[in-house]
Amino acid sequence: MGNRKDSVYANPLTEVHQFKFDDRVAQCFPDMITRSVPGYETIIAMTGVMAQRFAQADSHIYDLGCSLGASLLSMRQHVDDASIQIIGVDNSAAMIERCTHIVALNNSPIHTELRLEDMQTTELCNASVVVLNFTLQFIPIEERGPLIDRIYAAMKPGGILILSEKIRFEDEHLQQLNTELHHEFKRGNGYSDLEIAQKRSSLENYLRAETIKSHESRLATAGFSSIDVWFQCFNFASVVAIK
Ligand SMILES: Nc1ncnc2c1ncn2[C@@H]1O[C@H](C[S@+](CC[C@H]([NH3+])C(=O)[O-])CC(=O)[O-])[C@@H](O)[C@H]1O
Ligand SMILES: O=C(O)C(=O)Cc1ccccc1
Repeated sequence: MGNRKDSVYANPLTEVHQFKFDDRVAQCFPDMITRSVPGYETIIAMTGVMAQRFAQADSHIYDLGCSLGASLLSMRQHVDDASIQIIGVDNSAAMIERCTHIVALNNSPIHTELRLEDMQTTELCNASVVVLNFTLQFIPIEERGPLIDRIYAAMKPGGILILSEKIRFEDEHLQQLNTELHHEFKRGNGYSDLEIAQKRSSLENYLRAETIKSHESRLATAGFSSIDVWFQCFNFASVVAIK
């Protein structure tokens, strides 16, 4: 149920297809993401800590692009008011199927709903916490503004948006340095040069990273009043935005 070692790009491929959140990826997803994203465990754990502080009675908590539910489970551990509902959304059937089993094994008084839906069209309302952990990066850039605007409109005053992303740097030296440091991190976690290169080419034109400045300016345009980068490690960062 999502506990295999990631070997998706371990063997040479004659053609590297665009990355897909299919069954093969879902099976090894926790291993893949922890070995690929520096700071992932910290971001997941602190998502729970922040949700505890910002979750309001009788409101909704959304985990958009929930994959196997790491963020929503972290929030479920920290929130204890049964009037709060958690909603996880993902458009990968393989992810939602596995996530459903994982959530069922995790006892909690907090009502949790999982939706196999696109986060761009799923119904959003009455939200005190919205989490976009490494998901906005897969949405076409021109569609990101309208989605953030829709999230803002669905949020209660005092609510928080947690946005974690792979980022890029305007300065080409920093872009090169952080890309190399990220690859060193992956190598240190047991990925071969072949795995790193094939995964990189599968993500090209799919995972479109933006600068922290672009993210901040989109959040400000949507209307968020307080915006802060609370975590960064190399080319991965997490931002909070409060309505
Ligand atoms: N339009 C979309 N609508 C809904 N889901 C989508 C869409 N596009 C992509 N996804 C989903 O977003 C998830 C991104 S992974 C999130 C990790 C998780 N947040 C975690 O913290 O463990 C991050 C990564 O793999 O880098 C996948 O499950 C996709 O199916
Ligand atoms: O693996 C990478 O290089 C990444 O940028 C992060 C990632 C992690 C899991 C799925 C897709 C991208």
